[in-house]
Amino acid sequence: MSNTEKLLDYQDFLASLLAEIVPLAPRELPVGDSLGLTLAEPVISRLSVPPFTNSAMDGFAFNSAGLPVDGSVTLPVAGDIPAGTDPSADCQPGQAWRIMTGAKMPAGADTVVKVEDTDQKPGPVPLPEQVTIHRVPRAGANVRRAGEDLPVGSEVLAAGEVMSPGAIASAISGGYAKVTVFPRVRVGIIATGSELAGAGASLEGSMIPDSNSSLAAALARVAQAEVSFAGQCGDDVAQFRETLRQVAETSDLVVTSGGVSAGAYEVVKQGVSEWGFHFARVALQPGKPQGYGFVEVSGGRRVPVLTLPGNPVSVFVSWHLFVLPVLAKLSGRDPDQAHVCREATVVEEWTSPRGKVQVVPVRLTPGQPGETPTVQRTHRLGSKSHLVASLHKANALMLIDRDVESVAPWSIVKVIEI
Ligand SMILES: Nc1nc2c(c(=O)[nH]1)N[C@H]1C(S)=C(S)[C@@H](COP(=O)(O)OP(=O)(O)OC[C@H]3O[C@@H](n4cnc5c(N)ncnc54)[C@H](O)[C@@H]3O)O[C@H]1N2
Ligand code: MOO
Repeated sequence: MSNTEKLLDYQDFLASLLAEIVPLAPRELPVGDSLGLTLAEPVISRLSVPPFTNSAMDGFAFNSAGLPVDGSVTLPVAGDIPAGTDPSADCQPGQAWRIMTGAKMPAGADTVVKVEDTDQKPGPVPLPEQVTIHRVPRAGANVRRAGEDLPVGSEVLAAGEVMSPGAIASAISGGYAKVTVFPRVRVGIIATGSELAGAGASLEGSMIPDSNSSLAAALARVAQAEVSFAGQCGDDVAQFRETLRQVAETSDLVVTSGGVSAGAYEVVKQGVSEWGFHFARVALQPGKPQGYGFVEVSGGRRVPVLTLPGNPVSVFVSWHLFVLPVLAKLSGRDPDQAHVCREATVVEEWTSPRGKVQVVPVRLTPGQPGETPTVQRTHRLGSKSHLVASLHKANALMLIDRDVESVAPWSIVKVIEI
């Protein structure tokens, strides 16, 4: 870096970018499609959970009044209640009804004994005329009362909650088929560069495999986004503009890689500078050249575009520091919560470029209880931006402050989990 180069704090770059991002309009979606999405409205239970009082065991339902707890008793069996059927009559005192797990309790019965605690065989056997209960359970045993999980009209899920597998089950149990959420962000990814070849394609001349578009697409999916496009575009300005417009039509966010530094053929910079895009040199290593802007598409929609540098580790770092907070804001989540930050102990000595936050892919290893975890760089060359083949070893990014030039072994650093 030249000493005269003026670099922007990455937090300032992020703040100016986020200030222009507007969350997507909430929408009603099928509950089953809502995994990972944020609720825009609370889910208030329309049903009691469970919806009716039912048996927790395959066995016999009876009225416990007057029966000796732990004693033995023989009762006539008045009928059968498989799950999904309504009892045909009330349970009278001194009667038993055979009942299956989840089946509705007959009125008059308050207790269930499981079949193993009777003289009856478990399994598909004919309905007996009577049953001997070896040990009468306490009153109320093996019965799940209507509304004991959640009464009707109570809050199942709060607005702002992220739909997890459990939240999906809870909403459906509360009587919902659809929930109002911030929709899944559709992300279009354009890797630029005339040197790029598709995955596995034979490489002629000085071509290289395009790892960025697939890296970004996978990162988008991990972040619960939908990938609307992921592919390459050569270094032709007109072609890039056309590709960007087309991809933006079907996307809520477009992320490009490459073409933003100081070369003679910077297709992204040349393509969108006159569209009012902001380009900045950010105090990050890797990830210095950054930019963003908006493309207006049909219906007056303004689609944000983030222009990441082309080096693969720069894409990886920029994704975590900038794209994830933008995705969070578009999705109705707090961008400040886009990362899990923690402290860790560096086990080896480390140097860092003066004036830039160095971001190093590292392996974070949990410490003993009460101790901070430790980190080790995933490649001996540390944070160099072309080290794509060792990216998979990283489970965290270590951030070394701008004013730190060397990190002594066993010092404490900030890491973000990835
Ligand atoms: N004179 C200067 N040169 C450079 C500067 C600078 O400040 N002054 N900054 C350097 C930094 S830092 C970075 S980062 C790169 C960013 O360059 P670009 O964003 O323009 O990216 P490209 O030149 O297109 O590519 C950089 C590098 O990454 C490889 N690459 C690109 N796309 C892919 C892809 N889809 N998959 C895999 N690898 C990709 C490409 O072959 C280059 O090696 O600029 C420095 N130069
Ligand atoms: O800043 Mo660049 O992103 O080092 O490779």
